[in-house]
Amino acid sequence: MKIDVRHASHADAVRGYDTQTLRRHFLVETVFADGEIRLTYSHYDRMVIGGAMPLGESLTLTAPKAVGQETFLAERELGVLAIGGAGRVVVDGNAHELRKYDCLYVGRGAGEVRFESVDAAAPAKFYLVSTPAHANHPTVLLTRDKARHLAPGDAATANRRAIFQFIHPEVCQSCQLTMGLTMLETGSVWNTMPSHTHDRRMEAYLYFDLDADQRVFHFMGEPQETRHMLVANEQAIISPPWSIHSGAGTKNYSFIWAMAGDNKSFTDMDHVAIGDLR
Ligand SMILES: O=C[C@H](O)[C@@H](O)CC(=O)C(=O)O
Ligand SMILES: [Zn+2]
Repeated sequence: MKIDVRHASHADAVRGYDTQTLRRHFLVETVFADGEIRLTYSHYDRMVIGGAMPLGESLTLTAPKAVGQETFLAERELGVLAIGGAGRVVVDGNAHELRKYDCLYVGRGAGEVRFESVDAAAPAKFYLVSTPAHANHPTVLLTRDKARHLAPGDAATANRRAIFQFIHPEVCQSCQLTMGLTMLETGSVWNTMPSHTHDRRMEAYLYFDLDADQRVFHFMGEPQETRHMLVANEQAIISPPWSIHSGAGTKNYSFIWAMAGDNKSFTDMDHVAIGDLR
């Protein structure tokens, strides 16, 4: 298991970042690697994001030095969202079967967590998001029909999309983690435009279901100092609390968003009018 630690950047410093430096701090180029668990530890709200891609053998989530505990979930909670083939997540001996677009919330205090593919030829890819937690909530499997479904956007602004809120106060309990899935309709490419910030919460995105030769222009930065990064399929971005987060694809795509911070209120956003962006 590999973990890459990313320290937080001040907005003032980011104004001077060139493309490579932006990517080094805010883009995770390899989330899924064959037969591995790869993690990235962000110092924004200490969110850990990563991928588990088991092949023939199961993969166990161990506790790297960065989390400072005997077990990974001793003082953390975990959201798992499946984006590949069928697989299972075994939590303290209890197997949860996940198909593509199913989500598992794993509460603080869980001991052994293992990831397995049903068929190594069509491997499972489990996207992982973990945040510090100070209460134990039940581990629960959330299929897509259990998620809260929203359908925002308009074809005229190329942003018709479906939002599925999985780890959300109306769906399941968590300490600070919220997590869900947004799927752009064919011909729609914009997510989160008009954009917003929420300095109370940081956010991370995993872009996926994007053709290999297509890209998403991900926009970040202070509203009057925007920057962009070109993101390929199955790459993730870390969004600082002070940053807008929005994207336009060269084709439609899906992404998983996750947030952590002072509240779990999805609608608590500071909207930025398109005309005010620079
Ligand atoms: O604070 C919320 C997040 O930025 C995302 O949920 C937005 C999103 O999925 C979308 O607009 O498509
Ligand atoms: Zn947001």
